Formats: sequence, C-alpha cells, structure tokens
Amino acid sequence: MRSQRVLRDYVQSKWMLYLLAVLFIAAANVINSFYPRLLGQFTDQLQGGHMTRPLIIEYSLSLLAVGVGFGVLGGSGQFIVMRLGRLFEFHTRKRLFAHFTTLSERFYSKNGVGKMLSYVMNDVTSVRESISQGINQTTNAIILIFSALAMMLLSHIPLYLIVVCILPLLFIPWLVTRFGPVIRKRSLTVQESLSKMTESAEEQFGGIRVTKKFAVEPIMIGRFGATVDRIRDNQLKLVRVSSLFQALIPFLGALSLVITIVYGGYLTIHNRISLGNFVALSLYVRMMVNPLQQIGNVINTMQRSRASLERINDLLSKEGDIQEAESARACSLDHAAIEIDGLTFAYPDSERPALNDIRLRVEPGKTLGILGKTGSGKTTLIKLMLRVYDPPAGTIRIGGEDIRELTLESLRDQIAYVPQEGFLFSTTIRDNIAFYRRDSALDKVEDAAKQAQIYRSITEFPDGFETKLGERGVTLSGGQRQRTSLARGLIKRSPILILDDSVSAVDAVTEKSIIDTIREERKGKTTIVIAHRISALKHADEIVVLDEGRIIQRGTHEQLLNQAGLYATLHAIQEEGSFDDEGLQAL
Ligand SMILES: Nc1ncnc2c1ncn2[C@@H]1O[C@H](COP(=O)(O)OP(=O)(O)OP(=O)(O)O)[C@@H](O)[C@H]1O
Repeated sequence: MRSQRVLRDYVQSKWMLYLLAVLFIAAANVINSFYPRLLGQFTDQLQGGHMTRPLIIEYSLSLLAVGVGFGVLGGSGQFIVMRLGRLFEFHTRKRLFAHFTTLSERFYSKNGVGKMLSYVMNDVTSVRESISQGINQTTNAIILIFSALAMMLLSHIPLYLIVVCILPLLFIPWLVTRFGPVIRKRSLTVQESLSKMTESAEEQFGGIRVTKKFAVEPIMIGRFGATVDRIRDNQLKLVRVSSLFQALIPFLGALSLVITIVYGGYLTIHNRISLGNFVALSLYVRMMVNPLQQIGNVINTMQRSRASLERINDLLSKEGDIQEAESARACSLDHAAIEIDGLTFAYPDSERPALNDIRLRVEPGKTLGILGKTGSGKTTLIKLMLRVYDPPAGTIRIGGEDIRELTLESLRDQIAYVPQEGFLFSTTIRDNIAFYRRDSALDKVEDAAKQAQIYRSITEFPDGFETKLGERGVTLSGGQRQRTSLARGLIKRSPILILDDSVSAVDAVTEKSIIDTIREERKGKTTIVIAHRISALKHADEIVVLDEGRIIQRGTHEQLLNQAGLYATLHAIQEEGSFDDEGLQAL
C-alpha cells in the first residue's frame, strides 16, 4: 500500500493562492476590528460635546471605508478559497475515477458500485467543505480575535477587565476537546450508513425489473426503508451531540456579554473607563463570539471530513492485485500457441481450487471447445488467461511467453473476449460495437454486425446504428444484446477470440449461422469457444470437458461421442432428446 495524502498534495500545489487568500481574509479582519474602536471614539466625542459636522463626516467615511475594505478583501479571499475548493473536488473525483480503473476484479467483487459512488460524491464533498470552511473561518476567527484584543489594549481598556469579560469564552477549547471525538465517531457511522444506502439503492434500481416481475415491491421497499432508518437513527445521534455543542458556545458568548455589561457598566459609572471604551468593549466581546463559534463549526466539520479524507487516502493507497512485471514486454500474439501447464488455481478467499492441474495446448489458428457443467471452472480459466486474476508463474504461456511477462495491454489488446452478458453502455449501437476503437469506419461496424447476425435488427430501428441504448441496453432483447456484444468482440479481429457462452441467448438456427460465419472468418486464427450447448462447439479441433475444475475428457466431437461420459450424455440430451438413467447419474 502506498501512502496517499490527497489533500496535502493539493494544498502544497496551490500554496501561493491559499496564502494570498489567507492574507486577504486576514487584512479584511484587521480592518473590521477598527469599527468598535471608531464607534467608541465617536461616543466619547459625542459625550464630551466635541462633535462637529466635519467630525461626523470623517467618522462616517471611516466607517464606510472599514465596510468597503472588509467586503472587498474578505470577499476576494473567500472567492479564492471557494474556487480552490471546487477545483479540489474536480481533481479528486478525476483522480479517484482514474484509480478505480486500475483496481482489479477482486476489489470490485468485494466493493459494490454504491460504495464507489459514495466515495466520489459524499466523501469528496465533505473534504471540500472542510477545507473551504476551514481556511476561511479559521483565518477569520484567529485574526479577528487577535485584532480585537490588540485594539482593546490600544484603546486603553484595562487588561483585567478584558480578561474577566472574555473568561467564559476560554471554555470553548475545553468544549471542543470534549465533544470533538464523539462527533467524529458519530459522523463516521453516518457516512457508513449513507454509503450502505447508496449501495442498497444501486442494487434495488439494478434489480427493479426482477422485483416487479415477482411482485415483491413491499419487500424491496422494506429493505431500502431499513437502510434509510439506519441513517435517520445515526444522523439523529449526531445531531443531538452537535446541537448541544453548538448551543453551548452562544451560551458562553451571552455569559461574556452579561459580565461585560455588569462589570464594564459598573466601572463606567465610577468613571474608571470612558463611555466610549465601554461601548467599544461590548462590541468587541460581541464580535469575538462569532469567530469562536466558527472555530467550533470548523472543528466539527473537520472532524467529520477527517473520516472521509481517511477513506479517500486509503482507497488511493490500494494497488490493483494485477501488477505488470518491470521486465514486461509487448509481444505479438499472431500465430502464437497457447500452452497451459499444470494450472491449479483457487480464488483468493476460497480454500477449494476452482481449477486443478489443467494441461492444454491450442495450436495457432486452431479452435478449442470447452464444455462443462455450470461452476466447473470454464470462465475461471479464461479470467486467468486474461490476467483478471494472476495464474501461478509459468502455468500459462502464449507464443512461448509466460503471460505474466507480457504487458497487460499487449495481452488484453490481442485477445477479444465476449462474455455471456456483455455490458452495453448508454450510447449508440455503433459506439457500443466500436467500443474498442471509437473511430472505426461504419462499414467495419456493419461487417461485425452482419457476422453476429444483428445487422438486420439494427437497420430496422429508425436510427439504425445511431440508435441510442438506454442504461444496459434496455431497448434490446436479451438475444439482441448478446449479439451486439458479440459484434463488439468480432470487430477487434484479434489473434485470439474467446466466446464465453456468447450465443446462449439466440435460437438454434441463428446460432448455427453465427458459428458458421465465425468459423469462416476465423480461419487461421485461434478461437476458444465455451458453451453449454454442444452445437456451438462441435466443430472445434479439440474439445475439453471440465468437471469440478478438472479436465475429465478431451478429443474431437467424434472421439468424444464414442466415449461413455458427460459429453456423450449431454449430446444425447441436447441433440437426440434421449437419455437413460446412467446418463442422468453422470449429470
Ligand atoms: N470471484 C470469485 N471468487 C470466489 N469464487 C469464485 C469466483 N468466481 C467464481 N468462483 C467459483 O469458482 C468456481 C468456477 O466458477 P466459473 O465461473 O469458472 O464456472 P463456469 O464453469 O464458468 O460456470 P458457468 O457455466 O455457470 O458460467 C465456482 O465454484 C464459483 O463459485
């Protein structure tokens, strides 16, 4: 795990702008701290009977200058900080997304889409808010407090009076250290329940059609409702503690004002301080309550966003399981034999091997058929060939090279993999087929569609190849979706094509036509066909039958038919519609 400091890196890269913003905000607050002093002086002049028209104008202009200076400088500083915050949000979202693309299937099998969304949306926003508010309000508060203290001393307000009046405010740091950890813990729980709700919503939306078909809406509403209830409970717990925290600070502020009025008023009556200084003191004490409350707010927000920042840093530190070797080379897989030698593999969290001592050799240009019951390890074998998971070193070679020594790009770029359920993006059919190379000429897209037997269906849509697909291609039937995904694989014209049950959703006539076209098109190129239906792979040069991760039969279609075993049994069931008890036992 590489340690990541997303916020520190960002602030370091923008430190000059942040410094400028801090200087602007600080200057604004220094200017602002003049206004109670001016009002105090004004009161003294008034009380002493020295007030003249030019003096009134002078004081008015000075107060106006304070207001304008505070507004312009403070506003500019705030603008810079807010803008930098938005840029942070933008950069971090892009960085997170780029990082997501490097993570492997193992990561995604453990972390749902909702969780990713929650990182990208909630966590990033929470950190952005805390830096913007943090810099803005902390600078505001610190500078204002120090300027106010300095101004009071300059105005000759006695130090003992200042200390007594602001004494209650000094309890604020104590409150912060008491409440901070509790707030942080409860915020983390809220964040977690929020991300659970996003995950649940994502799953419910994904499965909405199944829900409706089974008429189980109340169950789904109940399930989603439970996640929302959890958020409500956790949020209420958080609100209770943060509200108490927020309420105590103004209370301490009010207490300070009471002391100011009582003690300051007493000293004024006894002429120990001037009326002007009493006015200035009350205004300064009042002025200090807000910044101190802001510090409380900032600490609250910081506590909350620290958890988010930790989650983001943690995620960015995660490295994909599949790493390219430093010595990795790009190799051409044209005319390359595939050799699998003694491959045994168990998924990282599983004790039982999904594949056991697999030995295979596919000569260049030949077709290999893989047949097997569900869960027998067919897809696992392909995942290992594509290095979705890492096979043990030296067990899979293509063109004599251990695939772990090839660059991931050269390996995956030269193998076209068509899964049973290819995901279709919410874009045009043309873009979906030309996914691998968006600038492919239309005639190439059309050729691939023809080979996948989807061309006619596409041209029947009013917009033809420019027809937009809804999310996951809802406007297409299952078979149409599968053939569009097949066309996407065929257009690559790769040295190696892998069809993983890619024609299972089409009728027998279309399947035959697709297989014939592919055989013709793939002459001289290596093809691997995985299927449950014998008709899809009987023409293969070699067929292997997998069972519980082991190869239990191998040979050509004719050879396998002449052996008693799973292949002949499946053939009897699928092609002849007949089977005996012995055959059923084999299944
Ligand atoms: N990501 C995973 N983590 C753990 N075990 C897995 C994972 N994917 C598959 N398996 C297990 O590995 C075994 C082989 O699965 P695989 O997907 O290779 O079967 P298959 O022959 O392709 O099945 P099907 O014909 O249903 O697609 C199964 O027992 C499955 O439960």
